[in-house]
Amino acid sequence: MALEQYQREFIEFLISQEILSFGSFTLKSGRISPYFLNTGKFSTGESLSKIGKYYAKTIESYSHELAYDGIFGPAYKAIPLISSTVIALSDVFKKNIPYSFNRKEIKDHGEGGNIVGASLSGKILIIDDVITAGTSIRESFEIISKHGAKVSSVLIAVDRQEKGTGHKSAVQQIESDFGVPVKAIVNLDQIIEYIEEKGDYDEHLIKMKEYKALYGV
Ligand SMILES: O=P(O)(O)OC[C@H]1O[C@H](OP(=O)(O)OP(=O)(O)O)[C@H](O)[C@@H]1O
Repeated sequence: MALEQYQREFIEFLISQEILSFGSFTLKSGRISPYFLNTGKFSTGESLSKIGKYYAKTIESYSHELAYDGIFGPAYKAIPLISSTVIALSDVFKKNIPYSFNRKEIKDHGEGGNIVGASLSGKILIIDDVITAGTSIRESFEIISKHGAKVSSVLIAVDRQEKGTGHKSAVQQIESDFGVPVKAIVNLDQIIEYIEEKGDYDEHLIKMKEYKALYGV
């Protein structure tokens, strides 16, 4: 898919926040990647406000595919992400969307339970930063169905579009296992397109293309 202006700005934003870096990084999978994403680096009100707007804008761009009544974010990193997304949906798009997240540790006093926020019902959009092996998203599917709701779609920040253990990427595997769309604000192809457009990251461009040829789907 061609790179849209908000996606170009999102990639620039990731680079400016040092969330997206280029170089040589050894991943948990053992692969040597020419780029790395560290979403744990969103750490100021301004950056959080911006990320929420990018998620919200993406939800709106895919509104025909992402039908949802509520938004769920798996603990921990997705909690501020969904918070800023629902604020942006309210402020920018005038949509008042219920949200909830899980506790990693079950609370046995006070209100108890392991869901915080809106009770899960209807169609749920899961938002997270990335899908690596898919463990966190699979757990979210379980939590949501256990509470009687249904996952309708998933949205992440960046889709690395690389093979897992088989031919499919983790994102494709989730799509085929659960039959729901998984969208991303940007994907690897779009990051490559951005670098190509900029024209001043030639060395990275070669490495990114080599990586895609080796591991891409
Ligand atoms: O697809 P996976 O292999 O599950 O990897 C992706 C997940 O891992 C990270 O969170 P983590 O589980 O480390 O928890 P955190 O949000 O508390 O850091 C990340 O924020 C995703 O939720």
